[in-house]
Amino acid sequence: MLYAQTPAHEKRRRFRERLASGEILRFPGAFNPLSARLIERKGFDGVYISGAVLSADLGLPDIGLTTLSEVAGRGKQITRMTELPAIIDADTGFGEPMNVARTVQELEDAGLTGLHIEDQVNPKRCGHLDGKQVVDETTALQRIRAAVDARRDENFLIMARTDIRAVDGLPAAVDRAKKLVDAGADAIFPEAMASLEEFAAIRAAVDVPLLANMTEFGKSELFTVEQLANVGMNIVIWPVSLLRLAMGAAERGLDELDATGTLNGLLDRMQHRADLYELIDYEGYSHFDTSIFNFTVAR
Ligand SMILES: C[C@](O)(C(=O)O)[C@H](CC(=O)O)C(=O)O
Ligand SMILES: [Mg+2]
Repeated sequence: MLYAQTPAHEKRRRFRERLASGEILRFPGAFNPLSARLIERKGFDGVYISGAVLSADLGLPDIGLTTLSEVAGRGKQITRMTELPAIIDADTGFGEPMNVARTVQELEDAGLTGLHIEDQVNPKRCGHLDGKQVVDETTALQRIRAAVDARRDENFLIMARTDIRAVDGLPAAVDRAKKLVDAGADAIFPEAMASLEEFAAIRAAVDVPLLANMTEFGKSELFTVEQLANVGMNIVIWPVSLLRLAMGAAERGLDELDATGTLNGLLDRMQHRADLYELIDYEGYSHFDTSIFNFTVAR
């Protein structure tokens, strides 16, 4: 009821343990707190909180318009509703290295399990679009050092994302990944890898956990979890997929309503009221109610 029982530090500790086990962990993107519950219910390992989804949800493009407060607020709402670890997209860290430090502490306080900070210039853009630019090595490493120094829970995962592959090619990505690890990154998110071989090249270069981004309609082919496990990936995200599925269904529903004047034909495609109530644990709230309001008032 109300929110998850597992404290943030415990989620982080358990997540580190699972990462160390070497099994590949599946993190679909939650587009709201309710969908995080569904991800947990279906047996996934964690929840990803996407910047692209957060901005799209507000009707904005993913070009760094959202603020740290908005991201931390949404992250808190989502993570508190699930026992699963949650990794959040902190874009470029919201400014200079000092801002990155503040970002880390705010997101720690919001109960997140970890975050990723990328090496794009501001304003950033979706990693799968053309025309990206990345910062120089010194700035990229400063961001990560600032993040690592700022955290208070050593298990809070600081992941460095590099967008350099699409700008300067694979050798530059390999080089940057190594340097980001030397700067203290706990994990690497190599963005927009073109093939499994490219993922494997990053794997060969560094020893820390690696994240694979299986976002649709982008630069990476959609590999299976098994294929990614075979090239040594440790975490897979499907950052925007649930939003895309939900919006696709909503669009088709509106077309049907417009055409026929009723949604009768789509009832079997909808989450049933009973399933929604079960997911929210309505029953738990009813029990709580009767145990609190168990008195009668005499007149
Ligand atoms: C992972 C990502 O940073 C996100 O915000 O979810 C995006 C996803 C997308 O836009 O498809 C990305 O830059 O890859
Ligand atoms: Mg993003």
